[in-house]
Amino acid sequence: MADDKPTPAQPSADSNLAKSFADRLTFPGDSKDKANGTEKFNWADEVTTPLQETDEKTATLPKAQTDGTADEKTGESDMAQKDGATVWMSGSDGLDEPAFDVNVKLADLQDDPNNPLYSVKSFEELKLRPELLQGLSVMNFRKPSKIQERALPLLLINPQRNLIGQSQSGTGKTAAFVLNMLSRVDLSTKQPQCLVLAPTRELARQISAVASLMGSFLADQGLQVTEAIPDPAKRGQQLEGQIIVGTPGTTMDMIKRRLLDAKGIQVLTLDEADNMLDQQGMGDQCTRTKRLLPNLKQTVLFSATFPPEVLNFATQFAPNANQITLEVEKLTVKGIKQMYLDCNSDEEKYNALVKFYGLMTIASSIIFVKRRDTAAEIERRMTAEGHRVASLTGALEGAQRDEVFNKFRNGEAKVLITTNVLSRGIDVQTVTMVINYDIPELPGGLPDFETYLHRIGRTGRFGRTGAALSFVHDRRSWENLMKICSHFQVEPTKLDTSDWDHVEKMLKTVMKNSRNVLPKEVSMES
Ligand SMILES: Nc1ncnc2c1ncn2[C@@H]1O[C@H](COP(=O)(O)OP(=O)(O)OP(=O)(O)O)[C@@H](O)[C@H]1O
Repeated sequence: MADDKPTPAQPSADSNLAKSFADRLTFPGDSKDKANGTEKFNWADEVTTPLQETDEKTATLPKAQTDGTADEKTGESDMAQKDGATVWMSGSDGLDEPAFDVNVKLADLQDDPNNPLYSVKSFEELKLRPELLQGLSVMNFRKPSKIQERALPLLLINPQRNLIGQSQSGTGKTAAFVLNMLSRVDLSTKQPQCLVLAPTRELARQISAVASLMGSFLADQGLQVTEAIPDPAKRGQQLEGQIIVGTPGTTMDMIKRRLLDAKGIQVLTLDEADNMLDQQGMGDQCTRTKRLLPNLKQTVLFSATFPPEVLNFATQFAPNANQITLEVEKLTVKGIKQMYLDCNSDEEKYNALVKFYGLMTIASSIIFVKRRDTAAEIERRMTAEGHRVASLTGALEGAQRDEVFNKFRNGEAKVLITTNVLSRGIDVQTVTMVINYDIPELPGGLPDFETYLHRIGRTGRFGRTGAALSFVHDRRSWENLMKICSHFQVEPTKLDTSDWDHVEKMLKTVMKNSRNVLPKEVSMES
């Protein structure tokens, strides 16, 4: 932890906040993709369209400016995303009519009581402060999702109550806990008041960026969001800011070294809480950090998964909590098509991967592998094949990780090869395909249900469609995948490497109503 440093919050003026956010999370569908001209049909643009509503509000969103400033009067920003996600869209590009028929609109999904995005209330009815409504408007959040609608009233109760909240991946849990914090902060002081712990620096940075953006209309009043993640350049600096977002080891270390004043912290939130409380992993650090918060009033735990044994511990960590939980069969996101590719051997997997990428045009995709050396090898070989890939594993230093991840976020790299380090929480809208090159396993070789669900949840965010392709190559990998699928009660579609024409045909069928990926010749015709 010697190198652990704080990253101070982004600027205090809203324009700067918005700009800094954009700097960190530049847009995926920017001109680089188009200029390069390698892909006739740009899925990075396309991916935004299923969610675009064709109502007048959308149509009148301002055209992009170049300086990234938010318009205080209207609450709209030139950089406003078109569908409320955490990645800026490229101005009016996002308003283009899609090249295909729109199958699913966000508005339709939000009107369907069986959909996790369904809600009956508006953000206004949730009694949020006006500056937050402006922030939500800038982000183009029009209606709360089910978890937001249900969790927010429970979170905002006074006196504060603990909450354990579960909802499917990509359904907006971040906004729920961020709005709680932003509603509670006392802006007359910069003393830390709310702490969020997340398992990785990438997720901590993402949450911090969401909080900065959602709270950008409070920046004038002094809102500061600060990251507590390792940063050698900021070594020894005192952390300031009402909201601190960090990784558990670094945060605990900074509190102990008195670089983070924990006296004023009243709200503790654990994102990916089941992972954070896992006794084998960060559970101990989280418990110890919590003990360092003498004036804690509210503990909030969020995740898409709470396996029974962790839920048990979670109820001790957040005593007397209100609970919003889900049945296991409701956990999978319907918009994610699940398939598997039957390979003959481990060695054949790589050839199948290359063949697959030759066949498909995909906006952005993530390939999950078990080992760092596999990630490095795939990166080397795919780069040699001319693919724009990046690899992010725990082997990299913090600054390198940021660089690689930014490259993926802004679309410079189209394929991200990674280990489980990025399996949770990461929100990149352009990801339309997740590949489980290795089926996720627990130590000892048993199937890792939760990791599978989180991995495939990197696509299909907030009503988008996406696809997950898992590679199996021997009895164990096949059995583990089957166990995972039966656990979540899904039936994956089988693709067989002995017949690529069949693979292509099957993909066409599976993806028929999905606008995220198409066999190459089809996309070229479009
Ligand atoms: N009410 C809303 N309207 C429109 N978009 C929203 C809304 N709430 C959240 N989003 C967008 O949905 C996407 C997913 O949200 P978020 O990352 O919070 O999901 P999550 O539930 O935390 O997922 P995970 O379980 O994978 O961590 C983000 O791009 C976010 O900006």
